[in-house]
Amino acid sequence: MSDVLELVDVSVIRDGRPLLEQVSWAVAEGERWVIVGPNGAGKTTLLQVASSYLFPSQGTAAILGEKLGSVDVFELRPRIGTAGAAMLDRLPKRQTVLDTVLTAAYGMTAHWREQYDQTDESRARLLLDLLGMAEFTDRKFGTLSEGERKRTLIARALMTDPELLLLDEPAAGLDLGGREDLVRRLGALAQDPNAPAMVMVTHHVEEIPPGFSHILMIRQGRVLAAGPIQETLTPRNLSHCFGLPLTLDHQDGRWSARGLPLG
Ligand SMILES: Nc1ncnc2c1ncn2[C@@H]1O[C@H](COP(=O)(O)OP(=O)(O)OP(=O)(O)O)[C@@H](O)[C@H]1O
Repeated sequence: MSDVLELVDVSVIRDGRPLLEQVSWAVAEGERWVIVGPNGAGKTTLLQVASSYLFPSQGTAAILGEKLGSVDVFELRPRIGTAGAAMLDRLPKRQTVLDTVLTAAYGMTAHWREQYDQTDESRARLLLDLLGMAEFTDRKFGTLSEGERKRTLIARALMTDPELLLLDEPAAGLDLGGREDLVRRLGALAQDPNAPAMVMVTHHVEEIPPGFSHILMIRQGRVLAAGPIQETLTPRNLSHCFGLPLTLDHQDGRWSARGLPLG
């Protein structure tokens, strides 16, 4: 199995301060990783490197076998699907949900309809259906709720049939029902052997979808632990990661954490 992502001693330094410090991490084909860590730990920065939008200050990063710095990132990016909050503000609000997903395949040029292919439309509809958005295809993107926009964004990220899917806090800001629905859908995707390698960032172990196999725990830009979830997600590691005593529970494929009284 080859690696879709390989970081070796990666540091990202801004204003003399390390946002990531000597991070070494590899994601193999077909693996499903979750990244957890407190606010400011460096999770988004790590995803920015993994999506080729940020180059390491030190160390090396290879994405889909291509080393950052010696590859044309514009050729690489269509092979990576990304869904994060930053994208929500960049997408045209007046475009329909269907077109929002379709434009991932054509780029956001004014003339994309000239290259229109019915097969692409079928794929976009299929993905929207998978994410529970079938009834919203004709709605304007800007009129959707946050949960609906997030599901649209994931369908859009899958449109180019990426080899690597990166999700930055997909369930943040959703109510309990929305969160459970999204976690269930991501769990179904994770269990599809044809789905790409997946990396999902979250603050909450409750949001780890069933079927996710690996976890990377990060704090202050450093990797605390990384490996198979069953071995790595321990109360000790989680407490260290978030800097407070925590207990963990695992039932029916789902995790939950609870704080212990201090003192
Ligand atoms: N361009 C930048 N210049 C300076 N500092 C930055 C820059 N971008 C991010 N940071 C800082 O780097 C640290 C890591 O940020 P990052 O967004 O990666 O954390 P995170 O783990 O995703 O946090 P959160 O859970 O709050 O989203 C933070 O302290 C942030 O303020």
